Amino acid sequence: MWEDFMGKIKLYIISGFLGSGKTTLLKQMLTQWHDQKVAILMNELGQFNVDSTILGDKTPMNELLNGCICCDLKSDVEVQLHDIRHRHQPDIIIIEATGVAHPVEIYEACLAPSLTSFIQIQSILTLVDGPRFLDRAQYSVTTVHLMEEQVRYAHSVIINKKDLMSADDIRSVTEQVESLNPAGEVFVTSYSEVPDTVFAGEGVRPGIHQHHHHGIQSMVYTFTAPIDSRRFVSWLRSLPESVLRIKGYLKFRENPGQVVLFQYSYGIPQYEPEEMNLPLKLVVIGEQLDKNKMLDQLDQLQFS
Ligand SMILES: Nc1nc2c(ncn2[C@@H]2O[C@H](COP(=O)(O)OP(=O)(O)OP(=O)(O)O)[C@@H](O)[C@H]2O)c(=O)[nH]1
Repeated sequence: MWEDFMGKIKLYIISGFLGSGKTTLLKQMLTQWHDQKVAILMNELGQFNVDSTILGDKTPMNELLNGCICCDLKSDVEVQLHDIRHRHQPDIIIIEATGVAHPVEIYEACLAPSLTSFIQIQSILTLVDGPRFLDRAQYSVTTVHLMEEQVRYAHSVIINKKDLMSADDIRSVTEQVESLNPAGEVFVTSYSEVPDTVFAGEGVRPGIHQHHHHGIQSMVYTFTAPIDSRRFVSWLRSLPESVLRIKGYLKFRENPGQVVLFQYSYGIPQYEPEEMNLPLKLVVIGEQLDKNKMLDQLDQLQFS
């Protein structure tokens, strides 16, 4: 069964290195969407969220403090998103990740099987601090890698702090960003001032609505019955490297009463028995996913 994405809460993820202009962008988004119900999930590494005081108290805000969304707080994201939905019923949720969060991990955290029925990830927006990005060779290999991954996996990249760059710098950083993420949309801004069109219409400009064609994508498949474990394993072996993560709940024919939590990351599968009788949904996350092919393969697993 193919999940429909209509009528869900739209989720935007703001990623980007420390101090790149994420909160500045968030403020703009709130202004642009003043006529829609927006809630924020703010993630800070420390115990105190400075940005909540900057943003004021008009917009509902949940916080994930003292850790990074993409590592130790992954399961908390699921809890917080349920809580936001329950308490505020927003049209839009914006997540501001910490500067050190990896976008694929955040994306994955927001695709817990229990969330997919009401959350639709619209876009990952990555802020790039232009001057700092050009100067990134001064940082450790890990930091440089993270900064580049944040660019690589974004649907839109906002190269910020234009006012601090020469025309040559702007050209150079734009070329570097485009070569890391040729399919992404690139904006060059001061104080994260993206064009209004980014937020037009239903909150998504037509270009962004097409984001399923590039960057990270996901699909959700619901099994209605237990499947054959050997076929499942051969399907896993056949997957291309562009499949980044899979997770969800399954039942196998050998033990049809047992729900199994399944996770797949970097080609390594993990199976754990699950106590609760949860819906048998599988979330697949990848780059350039061939969804029709995937759907056919999952149908074959289900019906053969
Ligand atoms: N000169 C200049 N400063 C900017 C620009 N955009 C943001 N800033 C400043 O940069 C600082 C960091 O901006 P924030 O929006 O808080 O950045 P952030 O990514 O949310 O920062 P963290 O939450 O600490 O990771 C603030 O002092 C902003 O006023 C810009 O385009 N040019």
